[in-house]
Amino acid sequence: MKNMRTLQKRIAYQLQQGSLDAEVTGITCDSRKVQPQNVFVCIRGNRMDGHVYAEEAVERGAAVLVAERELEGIPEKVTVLVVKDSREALAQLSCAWEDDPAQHLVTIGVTGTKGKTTTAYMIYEILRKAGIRAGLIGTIETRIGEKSIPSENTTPEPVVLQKLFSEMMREGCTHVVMEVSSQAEKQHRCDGITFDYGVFTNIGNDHIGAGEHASFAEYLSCKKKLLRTCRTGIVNRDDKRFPEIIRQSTCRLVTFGCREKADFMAADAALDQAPGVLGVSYRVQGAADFPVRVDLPGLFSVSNSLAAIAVCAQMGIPEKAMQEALSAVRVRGRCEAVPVYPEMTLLIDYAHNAMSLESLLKTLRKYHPKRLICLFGCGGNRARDRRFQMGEVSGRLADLTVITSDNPRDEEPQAILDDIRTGIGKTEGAFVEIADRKEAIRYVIENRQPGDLVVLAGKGHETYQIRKGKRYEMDERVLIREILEESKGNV
Ligand SMILES: CC(=O)N[C@H]1[C@@H](OP(=O)(O)OP(=O)(O)OC[C@H]2O[C@@H](n3ccc(=O)[nH]c3=O)[C@H](O)[C@@H]2O)O[C@H](CO)[C@@H](O)[C@@H]1O[C@H](C)C(=O)N[C@@H](C)C(=O)N[C@H](CCC(=O)O)C(=O)O
Ligand SMILES: Nc1ncnc2c1ncn2[C@@H]1O[C@H](COP(=O)(O)OP(=O)(O)OP(=O)(O)O)[C@@H](O)[C@H]1O
Ligand SMILES: N[C@H](CCC[C@H](N)C(=O)O)C(=O)O
Ligand SMILES: [Mg+2]
Repeated sequence: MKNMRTLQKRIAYQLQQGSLDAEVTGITCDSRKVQPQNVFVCIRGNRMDGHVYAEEAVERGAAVLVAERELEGIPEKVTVLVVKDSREALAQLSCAWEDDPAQHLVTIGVTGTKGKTTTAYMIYEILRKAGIRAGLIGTIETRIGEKSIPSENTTPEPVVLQKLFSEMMREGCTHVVMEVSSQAEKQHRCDGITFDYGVFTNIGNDHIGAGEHASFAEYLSCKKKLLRTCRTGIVNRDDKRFPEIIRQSTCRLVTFGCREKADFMAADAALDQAPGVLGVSYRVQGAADFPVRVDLPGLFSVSNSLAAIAVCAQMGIPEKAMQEALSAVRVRGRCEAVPVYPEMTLLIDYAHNAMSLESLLKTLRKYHPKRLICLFGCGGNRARDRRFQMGEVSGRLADLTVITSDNPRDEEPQAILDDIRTGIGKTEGAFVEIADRKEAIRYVIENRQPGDLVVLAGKGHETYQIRKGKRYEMDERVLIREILEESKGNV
């Protein structure tokens, strides 16, 4: 229980009715979750307008309503505060409700178009190796001690986020590493937090349209917010938009890079050469100097691990902890190798936009596979451009593309496949089209040739498929096992 007088200090508002002396029991922006004496914050969402649910919230016992406009017909005993932006208010109230737990943790935010999850895990594993009790929040899961909670959003909404921080503190965590998505910044989910470190991995075209970001300018400006809300920013010097990224930043800047001169530089980057082994090694130079090996493929593993080293070096973590953690780090569904047949390397990966697919295929080609095969689909209800672009990228860079389904969500699966085929059509690339993902995987396994390197792209850690708005269980690891079982003796 808290008094509204304590909470209201954090927000600018006009009191439409009621008293600030209301005793409240919690905060929510979902009328379906309102408990007696809760504060209900009305959010204008992408699909619904939370203001419509104000009365329902009152019926469920809300004591205070926070809205962006005056509300009519609300009983006098209910306090109504009118604010300019209710998402901002929600974040500030959530911080105040939990007494700003993030202030007592060393907070590391990771943003960027690609590499957030991977970099966050790398930092997390280094901290653990150094004996630091850390929490992790991101696309795959939230980790608190030994507990893992699967994620709905990469960056949770503020009420949930602040509660997670509190739980981390109770569990003895001193640090937290979290992904900060651009949608989260747009929706003010992290307002009220000053990050100790803000990592900026890179920026590329993504998340534009389909209700995500209106334009690239808006997308970039959301991502840049982290560099105005952190104390030390760790930025990729190689990104061609580096000058634009750091413009208006207010933090101390530390840079990392493989090509441009940076505070932390990777020299002599080399890809593993043994067949079936896909790692990288290099030497960090500049503000630190030691050799590194990462057991994840590709040049982006150099960039991601260098970012992790740059942050951890700022925190004074010993070299040895960085080296050991990075040589063993594994991230579920990110270039995850699945043993199938010795002559075939199969990777489950999360590349689901053109930027990641292009980096992935280009970097895998450098391991000189006999054939590079790329199986993917595209998410429905998401930026449509991705389909044409990913089709074009795969057609250009893979020896064979298997077009299939990702999460069609509410869209017609075939319509998505058609768009991908249009993209491939711009290239000479060979392709086959098998809408059912399991059948598509069966096709690559049954038609394998020695030396094949196969990427199942797009679903990564996901263990479900959303078709016609319904969620079904689907884990690619299980599909592979079933296919091998079913085809025993035949392949
Ligand atoms: C498109 C989008 O950003 N959606 C997020 C958004 O929901 P929304 O705007 O669609 O909300 P809405 O359904 O229109 O409802 C508006 C308001 O009415 C309320 N409501 C609604 C119905 C009702 O009966 N009563 C009620 O009170 C809702 O609780 C909400 O407060 O606000 C919600 C609460 O903060 C988020 O959980 C939700 O994320 C959904 C699950 C989502 O898919 N988001 C994606 C696009 C996203 O955020 N992705 C990023 C990055 C992913 C990555 O690339 O890593 C992420 O951080 O996850
Ligand atoms: N630094 C990078 N640059 C380009 N591509 C990358 C980079 N790091 C990883 N990738 C590719 O992008 C995919 C997604 O990586 P990761 O999950 O780490 O990024 P993310 O930013 O968290 O993505 P999302 O926003 O989808 O959660 C990987 O599976 C890999 O194919
Ligand atoms: N979390 C992101 C990634 C989805 C990945 C892909 N599997 C898809 O469904 O498009 C999203 O919801 O847009
Ligand atoms: Mg992520």
